[in-house]
Amino acid sequence: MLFGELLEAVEVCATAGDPAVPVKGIAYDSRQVEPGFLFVAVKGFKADGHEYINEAIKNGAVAVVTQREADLPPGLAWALTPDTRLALALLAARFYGYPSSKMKMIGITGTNGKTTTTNLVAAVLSAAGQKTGLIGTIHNRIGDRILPVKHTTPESLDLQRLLADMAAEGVGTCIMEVSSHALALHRVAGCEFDVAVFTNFTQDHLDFHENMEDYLETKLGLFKSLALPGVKKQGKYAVVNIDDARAAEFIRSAGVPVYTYGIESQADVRAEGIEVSARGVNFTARGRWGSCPLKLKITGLFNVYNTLAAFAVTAALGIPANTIRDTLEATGGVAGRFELVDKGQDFAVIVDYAHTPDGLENILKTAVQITRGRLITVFGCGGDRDRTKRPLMGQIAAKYSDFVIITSDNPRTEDPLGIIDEIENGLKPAANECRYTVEPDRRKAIRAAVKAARPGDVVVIAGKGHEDYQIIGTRKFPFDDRLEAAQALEELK
Ligand SMILES: CC(=O)N[C@H]1[C@@H](OP(=O)(O)OP(=O)(O)OC[C@H]2O[C@@H](n3ccc(=O)[nH]c3=O)[C@H](O)[C@@H]2O)O[C@H](CO)[C@@H](O)[C@@H]1O[C@H](C)C(=O)N[C@@H](C)C(=O)N[C@H](CCC(=O)O)C(=O)O
Ligand SMILES: Nc1ncnc2c1ncn2[C@@H]1O[C@H](COP(=O)(O)OP(=O)(O)OP(=O)(O)O)[C@@H](O)[C@H]1O
Repeated sequence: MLFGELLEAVEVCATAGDPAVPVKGIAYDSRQVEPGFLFVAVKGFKADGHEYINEAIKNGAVAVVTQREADLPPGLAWALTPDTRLALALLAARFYGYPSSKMKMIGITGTNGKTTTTNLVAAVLSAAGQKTGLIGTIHNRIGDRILPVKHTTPESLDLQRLLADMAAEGVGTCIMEVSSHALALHRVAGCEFDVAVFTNFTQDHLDFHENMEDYLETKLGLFKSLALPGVKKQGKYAVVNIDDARAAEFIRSAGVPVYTYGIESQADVRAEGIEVSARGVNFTARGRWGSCPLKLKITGLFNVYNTLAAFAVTAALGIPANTIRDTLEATGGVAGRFELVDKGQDFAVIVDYAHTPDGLENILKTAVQITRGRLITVFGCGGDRDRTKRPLMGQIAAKYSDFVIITSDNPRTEDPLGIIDEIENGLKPAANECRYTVEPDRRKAIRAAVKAARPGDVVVIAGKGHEDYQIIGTRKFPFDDRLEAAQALEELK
């Protein structure tokens, strides 16, 4: 494609050089530039891509897009645009032929439940015979082919390339998690969504968003995008958790038909007769699409919500209720989400990715419902991330648990004991009936919890879920809560 043709997709303030230069590829990282590429210089949080323009040219860039004047070799094709992050997304969408317009796009946003809901929706649509693509925290997938991930929602250029691969391989529907970082950083600009889903809104990412209102406004962006003019004319809708305190804002923002789901309120699909156990949850999904009893292998009230969301999304697409039911009943959990580690012991060990106050509260509420003895909780909080979560999570752990072990969870460049102190500040005043101890070594903390457990107890190891590493300083070290727990259980024998 010619540079000038690509530029039609973006707002251009000034240009230089030959717009007829052919562009063979696009890169936002100078180290990824190959001969014939367009380099888009992005001003980041750590580095400024404008400082790497010379390196990009050395690597073969034939054109450059910047958001400020730059000292460039005479004759080089160049364009100035107000926001290169946004331009990167729009240029990439054009370069790859607007792949999101070639398939149905389902975007799922919310603080918690995105991964689980995405997987449930994808499972139902695949069972209904559709070729699906999935984009999310654990992996990306095209049909049956699993691809590794760097982000929950990829950088715009990588996203458009992935969508183009999906379109080329005949994917009819792409189900993707849309993180608030992705919305704020324009990673999904240039994507036209058919369906937007809102799971819930609670505190997270206050290291990135200025405050909760800014975080909310960012998430609403996905819903507002549904009403924007696009090539898709029909069949757009939104799905909203009506029990969430901020549901009304999402409903108002959608500008397309909205289907609601919930437990506490009247909704298009609601759960009745909920029975939660360690190994699953039973309930009846009732409402606009009839009545459908479900016996699920995943558990917890929060998974009732995720299931209802998947039910509403797929029922609204016209998938028959028996296909939805059979698939939801057959679908096991997502890796690291309420994952039981079972070595035949007489107490339950649950590994869960809960790393927000709300996530932790949900998992502990469920654990309290299923324990026949005590609840022992092992958790920590990430370093270099939202600090305000730490005392809150301490409070929540104390509220539900009989015994808490505060430990490390990706301390990054912070001192783990400093993070633990902040958690303890919230936990201590709330720890009436709850004993607690501090063990900064997560391996030892897991062993101590397993050793302390008695028959009927539930041990919850929260925070890392499917992750197979621990980030200490700037390095990733192999570490997997599930393997650690399994080993600790073997050592008990
Ligand atoms: C805060 C954030 O999201 N930052 C993302 C952002 O980084 P950045 O733009 O600040 O990058 P930077 O390092 O300052 O570099 C600026 C520019 O210079 C370029 N550069 C840099 C060096 C060089 O030699 N040459 C060069 O061209 C870089 O390629 C970049 O274009 O753009 C980068 C490229 O896409 C991302 O890798 C990076 O994600 C960081 C690593 C990250 O941790 N992001 C997390 C917080 C995130 O996005 N999480 C959400 C999910 C959250 C959740 O729900 O739990 C996600 O969607 O994954
Ligand atoms: N609907 C829900 N409401 C509240 N908490 C939930 C819900 N679903 C899952 N959780 C909790 O959040 C954790 C993460 O779940 P999941 O991976 O599905 O969410 P996510 O939104 O993808 O998270 P992240 O954005 O951090 O990857 C779970 O292990 C569980 O503790």
